[in-house]
Amino acid sequence: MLTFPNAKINIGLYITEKRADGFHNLSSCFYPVGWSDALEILPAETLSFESTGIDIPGDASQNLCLKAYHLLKKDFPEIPPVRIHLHKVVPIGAGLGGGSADCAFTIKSLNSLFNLGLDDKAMQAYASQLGSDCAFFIENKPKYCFGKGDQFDEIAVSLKGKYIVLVNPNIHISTAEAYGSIKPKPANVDLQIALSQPLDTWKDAILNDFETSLTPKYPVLQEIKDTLYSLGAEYACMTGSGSTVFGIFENTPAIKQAFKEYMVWQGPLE
Ligand SMILES: C[C@](O)(CO)[C@H](O)COP(=O)(O)OP(=O)(O)OC[C@H]1O[C@@H](n2ccc(N)nc2=O)[C@H](O)[C@@H]1O
Ligand SMILES: Nc1ncnc2c1ncn2[C@@H]1O[C@H](COP(=O)(O)OP(=O)(O)OP(=O)(O)O)[C@@H](O)[C@H]1O
Repeated sequence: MLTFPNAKINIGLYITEKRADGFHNLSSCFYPVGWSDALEILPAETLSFESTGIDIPGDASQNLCLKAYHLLKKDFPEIPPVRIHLHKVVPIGAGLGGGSADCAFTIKSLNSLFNLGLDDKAMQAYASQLGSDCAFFIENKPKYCFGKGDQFDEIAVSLKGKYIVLVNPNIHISTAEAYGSIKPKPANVDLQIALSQPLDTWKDAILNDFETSLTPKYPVLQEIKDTLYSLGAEYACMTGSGSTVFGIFENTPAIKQAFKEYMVWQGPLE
């Protein structure tokens, strides 16, 4: 089975409090975008994992695809060995949730391939054991997210027909480190209400707390954001714990010269 685990952006991200388990509660809108890996899972004689494309730091045995396989195999011993091939395209440590998407799509593929009968809720419960962002990619639809990022509410926001540009300045920001250097505080805006307002009001109203904390160390984040606005973005912001910055446009912008030295993806929003 071949799938294309896609990235997400955070539209607004408020880190509101530190929890007793060491994690943080947040308030955010998660929105799927088209920048994707390719993931093939096939029944095989023995279990194997290989990746091509962007190098994934760390040992392959720790890959979230394999972790997802082992987690399901514990409860469903009938799952046979599989061959997993991940072609990595989405930048890593980039705030795009790429590894989390690979994890969730592995769970969805195994569920379909081997008729495990898991519904979305059950798959979300497995996914959230492997990472805070993972459960979102089971339904993979725009959501208001809270808790660790693994609880969801419906949200009245649609950017269908708009156009997104994602710019990654080749800086790897570790999620754990980014959380380590943030001071949680209650959000000074009701994100669900702010998102229901017209797009041209978002610029001054909807923020990412990580952008505020990381920009002094990485001024390039502000430079990219300013460039996106100068190219006509209606809204621009960093996603997740960085380092990718996105711009939302009414129409396809001419960006080729602007970000020559960076990894860039552009396409329509669904
Ligand atoms: C920044 C976001 O991308 C926003 O969507 C996510 O919160 C990150 O989620 P993720 O990559 O799935 O993170 P995890 O793999 O669960 O956790 C990595 C590390 O980030 C920190 N972490 C993560 C999520 C959270 N709500 N609070 C945290 O403090 C913890 O130190 C944890 O050890
Ligand atoms: N399939 C995978 N893709 C990417 N990273 C993976 C994967 N499986 C395990 N990892 C590990 O996760 C680490 C990256 O996690 P990190 O949370 O920083 O980035 P991310 O998954 O790209 O998304 P985000 O920055 O949005 O959280 C890598 O250093 C790697 O060791």
